[in-house]
Amino acid sequence: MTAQKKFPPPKPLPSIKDYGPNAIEVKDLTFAYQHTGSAMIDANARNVLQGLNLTLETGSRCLLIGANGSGKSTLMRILAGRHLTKQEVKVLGLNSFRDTKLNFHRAYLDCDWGMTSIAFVGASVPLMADIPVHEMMERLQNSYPERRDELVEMLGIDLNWRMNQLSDGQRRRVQLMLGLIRPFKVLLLDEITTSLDVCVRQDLLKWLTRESDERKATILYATHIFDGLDDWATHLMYLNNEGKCGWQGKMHDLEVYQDLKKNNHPAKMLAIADHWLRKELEENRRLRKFEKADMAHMEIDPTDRQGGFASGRNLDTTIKPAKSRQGRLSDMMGNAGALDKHS
Ligand SMILES: Nc1ncnc2c1ncn2[C@@H]1O[C@H](COP(=O)(O)OP(=O)(O)OP(=O)(O)O)[C@@H](O)[C@H]1O
Repeated sequence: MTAQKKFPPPKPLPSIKDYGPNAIEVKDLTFAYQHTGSAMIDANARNVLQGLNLTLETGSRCLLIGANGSGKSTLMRILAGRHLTKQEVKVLGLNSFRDTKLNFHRAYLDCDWGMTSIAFVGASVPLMADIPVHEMMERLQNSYPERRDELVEMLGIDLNWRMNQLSDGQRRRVQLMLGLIRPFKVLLLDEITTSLDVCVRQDLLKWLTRESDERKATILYATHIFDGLDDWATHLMYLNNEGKCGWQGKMHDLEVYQDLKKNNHPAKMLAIADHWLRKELEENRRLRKFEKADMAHMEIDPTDRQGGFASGRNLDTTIKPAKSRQGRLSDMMGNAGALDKHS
């Protein structure tokens, strides 16, 4: 047994004013990735999200579904305060990008955690530090010992595990434990259950249901895996491949869901998603339209911090700068300007 360090009791979390019935409010949101760092605001940048509205009542559990590239992660990151948007996006009545108070009440978990970007390689590798789980975010763990123990038990974690010796699923369980310790009011889950085994996944879903029923936490969960989700969600949002809302509302009001329920369909959510997404796919095939990755005409841009150093920074090569830009390769290598001396 390791000796527990003594920490002062946690400070109370900053309070949030009454914000009405909705924990999340997105109105007429249009968003395109811009590469402003290199003065390239591109008026023709493709809108990833277009005129999007989303209202989620406090305490709801909403599934976010959509095809690859439809903008689910983008929407999640906006709600998590990672991207500045022209239209105000409200979480708990506060500006999702600007109000730092939200960091104490909003939890955001995605697949990037535990991955670290490697300069020169431009790819992410799992965090391989030789550190035991009980030493990670120690103060937070000790601020909520009961909640930590409950999560440890539910996720089957050994606090003496060392991060450099874990499998993908075990690493994901540690991420969940650390991400869920602080009692959140809003939880944004971006497809993070992929590597969990079936039992842990089911237990996690049950635990999340309790969090929203008992503590009135609001949960938005983007996923492609519908196992065990047939009766989990209270709300559903379908994002179509134009970044627009295809359907949004309470599960009660979704006729096709109610029909499937009446007929005791064994995989209702899968059937609904398949129905919507297949329609899009067939239409795209008919028009020979393929998903376009926005990065197609971009080169690496050292001024774009999205994704960390040397990992996918973009420079629009279709725009000719007035003075030719030098040292691009050296920028990538971390010694800006050195190359032009040799050119
Ligand atoms: N950092 C970025 N810079 C530029 N374009 C991006 C960036 N991240 C995503 N995109 C583009 O935005 C669009 C939506 O991507 P996003 O990751 O939000 O989709 P998604 O619905 O989460 O997809 P998936 O189901 O595959 O995870 C895609 O066309 C993608 O190429």
